[in-house]
Amino acid sequence: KEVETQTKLANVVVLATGGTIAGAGASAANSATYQAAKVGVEQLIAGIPELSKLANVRGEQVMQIASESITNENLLQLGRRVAELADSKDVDGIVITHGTDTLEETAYFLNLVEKTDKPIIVVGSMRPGTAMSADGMLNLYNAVAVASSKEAHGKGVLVTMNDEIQSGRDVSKMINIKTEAFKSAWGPLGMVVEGKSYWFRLPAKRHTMDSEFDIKNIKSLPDVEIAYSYGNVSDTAYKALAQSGAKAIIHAGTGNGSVSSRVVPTLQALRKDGVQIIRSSHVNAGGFVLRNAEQPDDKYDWVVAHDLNPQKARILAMVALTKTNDSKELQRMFWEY
Ligand SMILES: NC(=O)C[C@H](N)C(=O)O
Repeated sequence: KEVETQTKLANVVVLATGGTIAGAGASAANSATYQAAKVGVEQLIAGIPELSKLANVRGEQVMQIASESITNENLLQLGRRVAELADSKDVDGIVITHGTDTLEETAYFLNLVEKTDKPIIVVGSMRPGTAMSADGMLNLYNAVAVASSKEAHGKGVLVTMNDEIQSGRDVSKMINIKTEAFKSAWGPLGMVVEGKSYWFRLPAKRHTMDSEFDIKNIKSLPDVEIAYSYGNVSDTAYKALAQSGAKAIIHAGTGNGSVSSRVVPTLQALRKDGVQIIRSSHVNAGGFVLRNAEQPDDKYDWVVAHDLNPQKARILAMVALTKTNDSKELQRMFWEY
C-alpha cells in the first residue's frame, strides 16, 4: 500500500538560487543580520523530512547568490533550466528558492516566458534558517505542496510566502522586516494550510501557455533602466542612462506616473532619439498609471506601465523589446500582461 502511494507522488524539482532562505546567521537571535546564500539545496531539502510525504523531491543548485545581485544572464540561465525541466515528462512541478529582494522580478519574468502549464513556484524567506521563528521551512513546504498539486496547473508562476499563494505577476515585496512581506494590490489567489491549497481567484492577465514570449527564442535581454522621481528631481539620471545605451527608460514616477516639468523636455527629446519612455509609479501600495492622464502620452509617443511597478515594468519592457520596438505594440503588451 505504501509503495502504491509513493509511486503516485508528483515529481518536484527544487532549483536553488540562494537568498535568505539559504542564509545563515551567527546566532538564533540574528533575524536581520546574517549572510544570504550560504546553505546548499540538499541541506534545505533534508531539513524538511515532511516533504517526502508531499512529493518526490530532488534539488539542483542553479546558482548561490543574494538576489539583489541577480543579472539578466542569471535570469536567462534560470529560465532556460526551468524550460528544460518543464519539457521533461518526469517532472510534474518546479520550485525555485530565491532571495526576496528581486523575487517579484524573477517570478514575473518566468510568468512571461515559460511555455508550460506545469506549476512553477518561486519562494523565499524573510529570516535565515538559523533564526528563531524562521519562515523558510514552512514557505518551502508550502511551495512543494502547491507545485505537486493538480489545481496549480495553468495558473501561471506562483509565489508562496506567509501561507498565501500569490500570482508572480502581481506580488511585490512591501516591507523588508516582517514575514508578512509579500502583497499584491489585487489580493492573493489562495492559501496553503497544512500542505493543502485553497483557491479563491485566478490571474486575468496573459501568462505562460497564453504568452507570446518564449524563453527558447530569447538570446539576450536589452538594457532597460529605471529612473526614480521625487520633488526637485533633475534630468541627470535620465540623460546618463540613455547615454549608457538604455533602449528604454522606466520612469519610476510619483502618483499617476507623473513627470516633473523639469524632466518632460528631456524625456520628449530622448523619445525622439529612439529611447522608449515608459511611465510607471513608485507609490507604495501599488501604482495605477493611465494613458494621457497627467501627461499626453499619445502626443509624446510614451508608453504607460499601468499597474506594474517600476521593477516589473523593466522586466516586461526587456522581454517585449526582444520582439518589437514599436511603441503601440509595447503599449498593447503593457495592457495584456
Ligand atoms: N530576504 C532575502 O532573501 C533578502 C536577500 N537580500 C536576498 O534577496 O537574497
